[in-house]
Amino acid sequence: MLEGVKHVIVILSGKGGVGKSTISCQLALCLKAQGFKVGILDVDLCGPSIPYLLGLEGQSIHQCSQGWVPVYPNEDQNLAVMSIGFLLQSRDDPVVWRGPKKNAMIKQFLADVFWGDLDYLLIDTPPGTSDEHITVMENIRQVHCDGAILVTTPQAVAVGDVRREATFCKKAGIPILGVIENMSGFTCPHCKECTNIFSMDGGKQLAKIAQVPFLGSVPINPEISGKEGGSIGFVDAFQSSSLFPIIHSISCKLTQSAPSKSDTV
Ligand SMILES: Nc1ncnc2c1ncn2[C@@H]1O[C@H](COP(=O)(O)OP(=O)(O)OP(=O)(O)O)[C@@H](O)[C@H]1O
Ligand code: SF4
Repeated sequence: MLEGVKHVIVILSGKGGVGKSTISCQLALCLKAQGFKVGILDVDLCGPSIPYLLGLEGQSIHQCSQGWVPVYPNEDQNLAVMSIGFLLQSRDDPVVWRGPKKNAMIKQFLADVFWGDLDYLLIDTPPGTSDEHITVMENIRQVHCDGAILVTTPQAVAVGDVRREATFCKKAGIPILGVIENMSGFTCPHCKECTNIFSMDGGKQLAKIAQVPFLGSVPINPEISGKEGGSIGFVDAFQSSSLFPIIHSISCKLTQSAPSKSDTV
């Protein structure tokens, strides 16, 4: 099913709530703006937030003869989304599964979704290095994976967690495409002054230690926070915010550095 997918990128973070799902959606929107066909696969089985962020809650997935058909927001064929959230009755329904059942579901997600032709598939994972990660890494490695993006915040604890994630990638044989530091300072909407609420440059330090590229710093922007599923909507709020050019420059770095499938075979 991943035959028609040119590039697969896994988004990881060692710690929860650092903005991994937000960054995954924003990167997907910027890659789409660059003219690519993009898919997002949300394998955060216990906290699937992609449908919520993209205002797709309540959408259901159906099967065709080739497999599960992803959801295409506003019937835009350039963005395909698959999440366990589409299988849950309500956002409040917990997924209380043990490891083997989770692994089976992830394998099914990787094997049975009919993505068609995609330029980029972004896989949003849960925080940490759990069973889900091992299953994704094992299965992805057999197909083709460009590598992983590590998302962190500037604080020392988050950076320490991502350092473990970097070690995990090395052990799993997945290259690290780079580090994104999210919530990197707060830009005041009134005077545009940037205040570093947390300590500075943790992501840069991590990238230096892990000897991987630093992809960029993304400040906290109140214009996008809390817009998930709201009346303005996360997508519109992001596209008109100051974060769009920042993430766009990161997606341009990725498209310049990503090897093509034929290069790596
Ligand atoms: N740069 C930012 N500016 C403002 N708000 C942000 C930013 N990044 C993330 N957020 C907000 O932080 C919250 C957590 O983000 P998100 O759900 O993407 O984190 P996560 O790392 O995917 O979490 P989880 O551990 O549950 O998977 C969301 O409400 C999101 O809107
Ligand atoms: S950064 Fe400046 S404008 Fe913004 S809240 Fe502080 S003092 Fe006011």
